[in-house]
Amino acid sequence: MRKKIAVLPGDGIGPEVTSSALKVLNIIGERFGHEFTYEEGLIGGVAIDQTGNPLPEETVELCKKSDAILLGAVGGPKWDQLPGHQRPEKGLLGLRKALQLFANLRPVTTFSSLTEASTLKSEVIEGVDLMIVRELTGGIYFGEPRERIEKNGEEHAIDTLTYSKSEIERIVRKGFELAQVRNKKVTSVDKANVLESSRLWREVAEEVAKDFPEVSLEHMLVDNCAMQLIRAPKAFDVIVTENMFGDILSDEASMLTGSLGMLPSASLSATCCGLYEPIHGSAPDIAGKGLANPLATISSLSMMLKYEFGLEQEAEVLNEAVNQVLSNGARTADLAKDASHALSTDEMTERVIAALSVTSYT
Ligand SMILES: NC(=O)C1=CN([C@@H]2O[C@H](COP(=O)(O)OP(=O)(O)OC[C@H]3O[C@@H](n4cnc5c(N)ncnc54)[C@H](O)[C@@H]3O)[C@@H](O)[C@H]2O)C=CC1
Ligand SMILES: CC(C)CC(=O)C(=O)O
Ligand SMILES: [Mg+2]
Repeated sequence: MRKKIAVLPGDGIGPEVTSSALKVLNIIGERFGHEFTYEEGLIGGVAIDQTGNPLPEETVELCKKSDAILLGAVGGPKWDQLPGHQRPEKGLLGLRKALQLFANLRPVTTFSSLTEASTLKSEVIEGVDLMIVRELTGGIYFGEPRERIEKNGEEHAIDTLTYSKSEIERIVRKGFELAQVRNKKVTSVDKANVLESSRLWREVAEEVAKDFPEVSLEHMLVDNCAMQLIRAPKAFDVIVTENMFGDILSDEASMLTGSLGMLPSASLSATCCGLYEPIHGSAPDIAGKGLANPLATISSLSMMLKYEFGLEQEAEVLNEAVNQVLSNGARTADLAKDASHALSTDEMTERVIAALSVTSYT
């Protein structure tokens, strides 16, 4: 198979973790006889520095003519003083919108060898396997108006949370389709006791559920969900929710695995190739120090192999390689009990590459 991948390293640890992931993908290509080619594009702060624009048109064009997109992360203190519409994060939001990447899949699976890396009890986190399906191109991150106004002699800031029925329908349907081939349970998360958009969300979820009689639907308020994720995460199969709730709940859920540096994601569109990225940000506090955990980005590649290219066996082999290195005790600083024994980004990457050469498949 020949595939062209647009690589958008971005800022902070973005270039470190994407470079690790590509080394791993090259090994997968060699081992299974696939040719992966890469073309880099600018996004985020680095794009502002070089072009004045967080999302240059060439980057959007590059993504449109590629078979998949790998992204690191955007943002950092260097650009924090810029107005909202000029910030690096606007580049990522703009790309998601331009490519209509409305379905963000964030799987949360715990590794038994990592239970000691979590502060939660092992009986709570052992065997967690849930999928957060986050709406990615609507809601409060995109709503208009978004402005500062003067009212009653005081400055006010306005953000707008709006969802259309069709936006809700397509993401909830995606959640049900995934639950159908998983454990047949959807938890639709909202704030319907307060928000009108959540009440519409509930109505639409009930409608969509009629098309999936084998899948059960429960509704849960987001504050309760935040608590249940820590109390009893194994009770969840698929969580489907709006943009901001999904953003926050997935960072929280990452701690079930031991670190934010563990969670991958796939952002899927009906019309364009998918974008694969770790759920974490640019981590300016550790950028350039070789401390970043590359596993979230490496596991995002596994999602690319499966969801974009249909290469299920290759994806499995990569997951198994990650599992093996963790079982053998490899830990970056975010996962290590004893930081003096922690591996660097490159060392962890080399461990995965070494495991790939011995991982068998049938
Ligand atoms: N998808 C994206 O590009 C995202 C970008 N951001 C941006 O990133 C910048 C930093 O945001 P923060 O709130 O600090 O969130 P962050 O996710 O960058 O970092 C939060 C904490 O987790 C740690 N961390 C994150 N990824 C890690 C990894 N792979 N290995 C080890 N430790 C890791 C960081 O060191 C930090 O202590 C901001 O400019 C923010 O807007 C934030 C989230 C997502
Ligand atoms: C620009 C932000 C919305 C990025 C983020 O936090 C995320 O997608 O998880
Ligand atoms: Mg986030």
